[in-house]
Amino acid sequence: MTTLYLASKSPRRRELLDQIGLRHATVHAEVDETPLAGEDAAAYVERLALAKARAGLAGLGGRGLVLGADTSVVVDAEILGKPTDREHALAMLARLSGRDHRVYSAVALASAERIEARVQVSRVWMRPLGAAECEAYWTSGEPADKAGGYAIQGRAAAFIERLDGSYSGVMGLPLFETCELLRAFGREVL
Ligand SMILES: Cc1cn([C@H]2C[C@H](O)[C@@H](COP(=O)(O)OP(=O)(O)OP(=O)(O)O)O2)c(=O)[nH]c1=O
Repeated sequence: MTTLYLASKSPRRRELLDQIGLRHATVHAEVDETPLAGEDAAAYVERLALAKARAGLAGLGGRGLVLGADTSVVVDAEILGKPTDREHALAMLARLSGRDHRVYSAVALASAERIEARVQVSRVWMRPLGAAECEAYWTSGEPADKAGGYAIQGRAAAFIERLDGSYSGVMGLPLFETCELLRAFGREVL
C-alpha cells in the first residue's frame, strides 16, 4: 500500500490522524503563507493546503500520497494567523472575546495522478475574557503557535461556549473531509 504522508510540522495534525488510526509518515513542506491581495479566507486556506501537499509530494520525488492542511481564524473578514509576540496574542484574544468567529480549515490530498482539496468552516463562540485571564493564558505558552492565538484542544476549551462545525477542523485537520478525500483517492479508511 502506498505510504500516506502528512506534509506538516504540526503535532496536532499528527495526533488527529493517529486518533482515527491512520498510519502515516511526515514530509517537510515549506510554503509562503502570505495572503494574496483580495483573497478570501476559503480561497486562502485551500491554496495553502494544496501548496503544502504539492510541496510535500515534490519532496518525495512525486511518489506517495500526501496530505497538506491549513487553518485560519477569521473575524470581521480579517484572517488572523499565529501571533508574533505577546502584544499580538493579547490583541487577538481581545478581538475574539465575547463574540463568535469562524475557523476555516482546508485539507488537500496529492498523488502523482491528481490533487484535490476540501474546505471546512466552523463557527465558534467565545465567552468574554478578562485582561488578566488573557495574560495568564499567554504565559501558559499555549497561544504562541496557534492560529488566532488559542487552542480548542488545550486550556482555551474553558473559553469556548459553543461550536457549530468540526472540532478536528478547528484543531487543524478536519477528519471527516480528510477521510472523504482519502476514499475519493481509493484509499480505505477504518
Ligand atoms: C484555532 C486553533 C488552531 N490550532 C493550530 C493548528 C495549526 O497547527 C495552527 C494553524 O497554523 P497552520 O499554518 O495551519 O499550520 P502549522 O504552521 O502549525 O503547520 P504546517 O503548516 O506545517 O502544517 O494552529 C490549534 O492547535 N488549535 C486551535 O484551536
